[in-house]
Amino acid sequence: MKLTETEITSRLKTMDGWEYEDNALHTSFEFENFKDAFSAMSRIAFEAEALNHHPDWSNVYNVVNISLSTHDADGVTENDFKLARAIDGIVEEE
Ligand SMILES: C[C@H](O)[C@H](O)[C@H]1CNC2=NC(N)=NC(=O)C2=N1
Repeated sequence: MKLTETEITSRLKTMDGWEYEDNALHTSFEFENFKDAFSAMSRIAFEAEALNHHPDWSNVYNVVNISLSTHDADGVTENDFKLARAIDGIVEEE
């Protein structure tokens, strides 16, 4: 179920580095180099498969840009927050 803007901004208060814009959650990570960026992306890919929820993302050398939304709901749902928290956990591990 699509979350309201109030629900989204309240959840984002506890999450550093994520922003809500254009019906999606956005963040960007900068790594030491391409290898570290791609390693994080591959871990995130496995987690996304497990959750059956997938990021819209791009990578340029050591930077990974991520946007999360639920296409079916045309907005942000609890599934996007689940994946966002999983991503934060993976990147903190790197
Ligand atoms: C059939 C399958 O459940 C859907 O296509 C899933 C797959 N991954 C998805 N990922 C995202 N981010 N949004 C979706 O709506 C979505 N739908």
